[in-house]
Amino acid sequence: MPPIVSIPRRIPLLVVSNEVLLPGGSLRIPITRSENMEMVKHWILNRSPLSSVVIGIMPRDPRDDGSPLIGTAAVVVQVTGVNWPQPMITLLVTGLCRIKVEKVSLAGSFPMGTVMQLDKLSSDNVDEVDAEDPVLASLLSEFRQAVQKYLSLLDENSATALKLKAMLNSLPGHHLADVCASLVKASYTEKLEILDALDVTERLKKTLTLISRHFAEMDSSPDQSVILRKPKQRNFRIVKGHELMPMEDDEMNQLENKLNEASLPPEVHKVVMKDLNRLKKMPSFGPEKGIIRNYLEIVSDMPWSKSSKETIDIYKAQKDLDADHYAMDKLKQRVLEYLAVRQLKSNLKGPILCFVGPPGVGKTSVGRSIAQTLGREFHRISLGGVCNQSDIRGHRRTYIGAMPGRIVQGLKIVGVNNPVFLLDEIDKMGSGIHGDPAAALLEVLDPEQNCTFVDHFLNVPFDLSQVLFIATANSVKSIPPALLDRMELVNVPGYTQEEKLHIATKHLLPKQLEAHGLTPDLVHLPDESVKLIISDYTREAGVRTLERKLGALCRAVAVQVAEEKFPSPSGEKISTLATSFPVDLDPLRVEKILGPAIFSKADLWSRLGQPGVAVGLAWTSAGGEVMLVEASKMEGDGELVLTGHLGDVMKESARLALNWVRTQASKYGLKLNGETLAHTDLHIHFPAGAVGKDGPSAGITVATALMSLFSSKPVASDVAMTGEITLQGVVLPVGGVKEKVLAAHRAGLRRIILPQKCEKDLLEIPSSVKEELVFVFVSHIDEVLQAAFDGGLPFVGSQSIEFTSKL
Ligand SMILES: Nc1ncnc2c1ncn2[C@@H]1O[C@H](COP(=O)(O)OP(=O)(O)OP(=O)(O)O)[C@@H](O)[C@H]1O
Repeated sequence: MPPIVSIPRRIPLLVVSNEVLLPGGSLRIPITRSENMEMVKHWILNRSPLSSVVIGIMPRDPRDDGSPLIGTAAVVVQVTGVNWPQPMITLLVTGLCRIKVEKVSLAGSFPMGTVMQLDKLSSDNVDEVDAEDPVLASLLSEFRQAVQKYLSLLDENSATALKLKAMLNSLPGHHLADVCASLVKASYTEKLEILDALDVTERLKKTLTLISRHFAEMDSSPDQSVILRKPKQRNFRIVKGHELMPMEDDEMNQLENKLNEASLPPEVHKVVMKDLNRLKKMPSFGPEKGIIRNYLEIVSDMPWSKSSKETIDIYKAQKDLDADHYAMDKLKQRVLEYLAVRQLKSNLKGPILCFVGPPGVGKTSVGRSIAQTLGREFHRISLGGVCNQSDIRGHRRTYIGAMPGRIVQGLKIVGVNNPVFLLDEIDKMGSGIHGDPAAALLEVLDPEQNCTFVDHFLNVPFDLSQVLFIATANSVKSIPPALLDRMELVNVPGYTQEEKLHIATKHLLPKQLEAHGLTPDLVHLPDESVKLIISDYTREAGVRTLERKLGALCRAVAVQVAEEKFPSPSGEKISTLATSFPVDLDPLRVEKILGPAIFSKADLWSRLGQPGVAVGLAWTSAGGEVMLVEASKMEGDGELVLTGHLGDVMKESARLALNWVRTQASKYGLKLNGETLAHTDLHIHFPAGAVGKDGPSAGITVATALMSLFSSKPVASDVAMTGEITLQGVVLPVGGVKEKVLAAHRAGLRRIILPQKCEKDLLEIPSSVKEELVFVFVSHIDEVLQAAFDGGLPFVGSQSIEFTSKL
């Protein structure tokens, strides 16, 4: 590091309690106050190199006698930081020389001092000790002898001994006193006195007294080791031939008691006690000390044997689940089965339930209800975006800023070893260069292995077998197979309009009223208004947007209520609603508050009724969706253009549909010979163009759109369809039927063409929805075409087609 040549006139000041930095000495300063943090971030870390940064270290001075503010200019040697359990930065600084603070001002929130340098820097190589002064010369020689003696008592390989030996002959006299004073044992006030001793003779004398006292103490103790109690509750273990080792006795005892009371398993206790003993022997300024203490604190805070009392009563559980959530029968039934088995077999291992469904269908809130009904603590671990193994398993303690993984952190927060852990969005985990978090979760979720789960930070096994893990996901596609295998999937499908109406009036509205400080008697929301919100303002499988829209209505009413309660003295009005209570939120008012309809059925219908357009049904992780397929032809070179952000499977399926149409069009009197097609470009588009789509289920829709295009006959506008097509025109079954049917129903479509083999899936669809729809089950594309066009598509070919299933 380049030597500091001079001390700048203006430097930031850092006030330190209970410690005095002397020139030549080093100090580790923990920084937690916000203004000091700001100083480190905006001053120290903004300058390069670090070794050129000079700051003023000021002792929190008990001298209030108006004496000048004397501190030490110091160079910053190292900056380290941890974020957990709370943000803390540690500065390692080395004292350069004394300074006097002449003026203090603020730079942002931290103090800046205008300072005057009081003594020479050691790099100046100028000795302030006047060699001509015989008294001072003899004092200095006496001092050097005392230091030699002190050195002989130290372990010759210790850091203190090595440092002193190197400096004894090379260091200027005035500086030697400071270095020795910072190494020998001295109280805070004694060190302050040495800092204040601007006169070199006085400084040498005071330090000599300290060294002599040290010899006296050694002589009076025949024992190899003595404990001397000093002020401020600090103990100094003096071992002959070793360095002085301060240790915070009280804190150590407290930590030891805490560890003993934590009911650690015997093998963990053994490991931890070893660390505690190491900690006791460490010098107080060592960087490792903070790490080990932090570790032991966390170990002692873990709920090794603390659990909440579980109450399993399946009748109560059923009531609680019904009270909190409407519908979701399949999920509730599975949860009750699980609880029933648990009631019979208390040490049930697994299974891990994973609720899979579109956003906003209540997966997370059911998890919370399960914890409530069991009387267990609930903790949600959001796994969305986690792409680091250490997020699950923690960092090894050797890393700077190491902390335990989310499982251990969660246990520490809930304080019991049998909480309900909701692993939210398990399908949104990624994997990066720092390992795959899914692999770490394998161990967590395996009932056979998780009784000895080892977090890298804790480094001792913790029994997770009492934790009830529940996972949630929007889709299983991105969950690695091994992880999927550990879990039992429970599908949570989207809601029908009726179910949404019930959820909105019985659950969401009361919740929103309460959240906005309103009471039910202030608002009247008729069912037509809720239906209007559901159909024209939301297009979702769950109820999250619906809840948000209800929140918007509540806010409008809240303005009205606030105006009523606290009228403006000038009679001014903000609210545009009527003044009488309850406020009647009829559809007109709803439209006024929420603005024009966002989704309107008229929108979809205006795009239908043209040749080349057919309505398909898609399944995404957000639920079912109505998907238009548009086909158009133009003069060209026989090129096929597919747009709409399609995956490979979907592109193949579109090509396949086109080829079926090419080979079979003649049956329908369409002339699609090579000549015609060679001069025609075809474009098939799947709006919305920016949303990625994949899968084979649009096959029959593409074929229908193409047949509509070539025959110039529009597809019936109330028909939606889904199904995979083969080259022979066979229609194969597809997934997500319930979601797709609900989406078609939401969009106001009334006839749905489904593969024959999907008929069984209709069992899951509520009868209220089924009653309003007409289902056409098909096993061949010819049947699709007959059902999709009003009056069917005229068949003019010579071959006769049987419309019975060939599958
Ligand atoms: N069946 C239901 N009965 C009552 N309230 C419900 C129901 N389903 C959902 N809700 C409410 O809808 C809101 C959203 O639910 P939640 O956050 O649990 O959805 P989620 O399925 O976990 O969504 P995501 O996949 O986005 O995490 C919550 O306020 C929840 O209480």
